[in-house]
Formats: sequence, structure tokens, C-alpha cells
Amino acid sequence: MTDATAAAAPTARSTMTVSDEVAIQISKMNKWYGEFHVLRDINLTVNRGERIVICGPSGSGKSTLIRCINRLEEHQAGKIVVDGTELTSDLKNIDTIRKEVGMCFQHFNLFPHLTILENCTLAPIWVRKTPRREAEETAMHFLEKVKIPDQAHKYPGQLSGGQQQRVAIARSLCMKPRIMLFDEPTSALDPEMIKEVLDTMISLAEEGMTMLCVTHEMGFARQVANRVIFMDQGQIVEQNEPEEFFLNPRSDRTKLFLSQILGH
Ligand SMILES: Nc1ncnc2c1ncn2[C@@H]1O[C@H](COP(=O)(O)OP(=O)(O)OP(=O)(O)O)[C@@H](O)[C@H]1O
Repeated sequence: MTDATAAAAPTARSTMTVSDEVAIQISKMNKWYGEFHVLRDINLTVNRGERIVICGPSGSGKSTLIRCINRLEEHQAGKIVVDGTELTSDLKNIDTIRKEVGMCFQHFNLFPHLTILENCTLAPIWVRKTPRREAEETAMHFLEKVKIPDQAHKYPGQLSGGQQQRVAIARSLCMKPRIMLFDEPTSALDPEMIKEVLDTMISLAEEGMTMLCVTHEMGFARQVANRVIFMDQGQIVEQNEPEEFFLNPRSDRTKLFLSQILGH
């Protein structure tokens, strides 16, 4: 466990609930990049309010899986249903999916020439047709939530990496998603900034947000996740509650991975 996550939220897990309602259902999903079979028979059900951490070696397909869920990548076989809406190759339901699912990447992808407030209001105003004043009020609400309302009129280049990542999270929240996907949100940050981003994610989890996080922050997984998934070579090899996952990994591949990242 990193120091950052150890200090983050000792009681976070106990305050969160998971419902029986299904948020994401993936069945027999396969994806190829050309000849390369990158995702193999993925089956995964995510209930509303679940917080899932996906880990695994580099190149195992974690990002690709996350990106298939909000249709940044297309799967070629099987089924992905998000909030009852199936992802289809004709992109018919893409607006619904994008409305339901927010995403936060390793690199913050903020527009450098727009202020923080403008970054947060751009999509609500132009995609959702939200009146500007309402979009700005919503943006300020979420900037307060990520604890940087005082930075609203600055430009991304004037903020630290940790602050920029919190803006990226606030920007996603402005679209009022019901599910948040995180793809290594802390891996581009200096160690002292990791905790502030993890704290933001923890507070989202405490409010019941359904979350899928690709992360190497195993401390975060232990404290916040209610399920940890281990992927290798395009497959879900093992999944379990964090305690069981870390104490009693079943497959040799999981054991090897954990010994490499936890150093025992
Ligand atoms: N657009 C692409 N075209 C071809 N191959 C790709 C593409 N994107 C990813 N890959 C390959 O697919 C495999 C899985 O990549 P992916 O980024 O999903 O892995 P990952 O588990 O997230 O890795 P990391 O932890 O290093 O980010 C890798 O072998 C990668 O080289």
C-alpha cells in the first residue's frame, strides 16, 4: 500500500453500498486489433455502486477493456450493455452511452487555451445545450467538490498535475455520468499529488458512484474497491473481494503479478 492511499480514507469502504441493479453487463466479448486477439471472452457484470479495480501486467488489455465500455474502441464479438443500452456497431446509442459514462485518463486532456471553468462548461453547453449560467453553476459546484474553485479562471498550464487531474474529474462530473471509468489517473503524477486525486476518487466512491478503475494503486484497491479483477493476455484470470484477492490469490499468474508489484 502506498503512503498516499494508506492515509486516504480508513473508513471509506464501510460507508458505501452496492445495489442489485446492473450498471454494465459484458458477455462473451472479444476484440481484435487486426490479427491480434486483444480481449478474449470477457464476461463481467458490474452492479450499480460497485467500485472495481482492474490490474494486470502491461499490455494485458486493461485500457482496451475500459475503452470498449464507453465506445472509444469497438468490440467485434459478444455484447456490452451499459445501463440497459447495448453498444452497437452503427453507433446508434453512442449519445446515451457518453451521457451515462464519464472517463478520466492518465493524461488530463484539458484544452490549454480554455480556462478551467470553460473546460468544464464546454461539453454541457455545446453537447447538452445547457444554458451557460446553469453550466457554470454546475461547474463551480464540481470544482468545489474537487477542492479547486479558486482556480476556475486560470488556464490548465497554471495548475499542478494533481490539480489538472482533479479538473479532469470535475469536467467529467459536469456531464452528470452514472458510471465513471478511470484509466491510470494517477500514473502521470508526482507522488505528492497522487493522494489528492485518490481522495477525490474516494469521495466519489463514498457517494455511491459506480466506478471501474485501472490502477496500480493497490492501497486504493484494498480500501475502496469491493472487487479486484486481474487481467492477463486479454483475459480476466481472477476476480475477488480485495481481502481475498490479496491474501489468497488463486492463479499462479496472479501470484506472480502480486509478488512483482507488492514485492513479496
Ligand atoms: N490501437 C492499437 N492497435 C494495435 N494494438 C494495440 C492498440 N492499442 C493497444 N494495442 C495493443 O493491445 C495490447 C493491450 O493494450 P492495452 O493498452 O489495452 O493494455 P494495458 O493492459 O492497458 O497496458 P498498460 O498497463 O501498459 O497500459 C497491447 O499489446 C498493445 O500493444
